[in-house]
Amino acid sequence: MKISNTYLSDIFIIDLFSFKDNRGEFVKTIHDKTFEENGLVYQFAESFYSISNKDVIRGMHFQKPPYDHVKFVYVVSGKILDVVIDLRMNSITYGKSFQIELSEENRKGIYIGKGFAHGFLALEDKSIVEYHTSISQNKEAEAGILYNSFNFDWPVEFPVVSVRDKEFLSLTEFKTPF
Ligand SMILES: Cc1cn([C@H]2C[C@H](O)[C@@H](COP(=O)(O)OP(=O)(O)O[C@H]3O[C@H](C)C(=O)[C@H](O)[C@H]3O)O2)c(=O)[nH]c1=O
Repeated sequence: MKISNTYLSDIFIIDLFSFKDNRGEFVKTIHDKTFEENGLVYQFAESFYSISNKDVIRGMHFQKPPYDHVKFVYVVSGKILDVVIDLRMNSITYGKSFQIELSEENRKGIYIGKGFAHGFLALEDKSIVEYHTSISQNKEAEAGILYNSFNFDWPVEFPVVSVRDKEFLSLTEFKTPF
């Protein structure tokens, strides 16, 4: 299990441990010492997963303070283009995005610190994305920014997006709480 920095502080890429043999595959996603050595939290409040077909975009989501949380995301099966955007007002990378392909092939995960919005595009049908969050869902604190309102070109012509996700404010209209 290897943890790498990115050009956004508090965004890390984790190469999950994978063991394959004639039975199939074993994947380890969280390891306390490895996370701790890299200053990452490894104890989460809740975990959930979603299943998305190709061309689905979910995002860009976050929870507002004081319920802002760390998110650890990886793909169990399928492939996604995962995207985060820096919403921390004093950050030199405010408004900057970072993207990475997460898949059952590359067994990479993304660790997302507080102050970022998160979303993804499913690149294959039945892509299963698992999340761990450091603070449980708080409906009143749930928020987002419009997925196509910041400097990122989603490689999809006709994305499938929820009504809720289509109604978020654009990045320029949005006043960050971070
Ligand atoms: C997150 C959550 C959702 N729900 C219910 C609310 C809705 O009835 C249903 C689907 O929720 P939503 O449409 O917000 O799910 P996604 O659009 O897949 O959002 C997720 O995907 C994006 C990319 C993220 O980064 C979010 O953390 C994550 O919430 O599950 C709950 O009951 N508890 C929960 O913690």
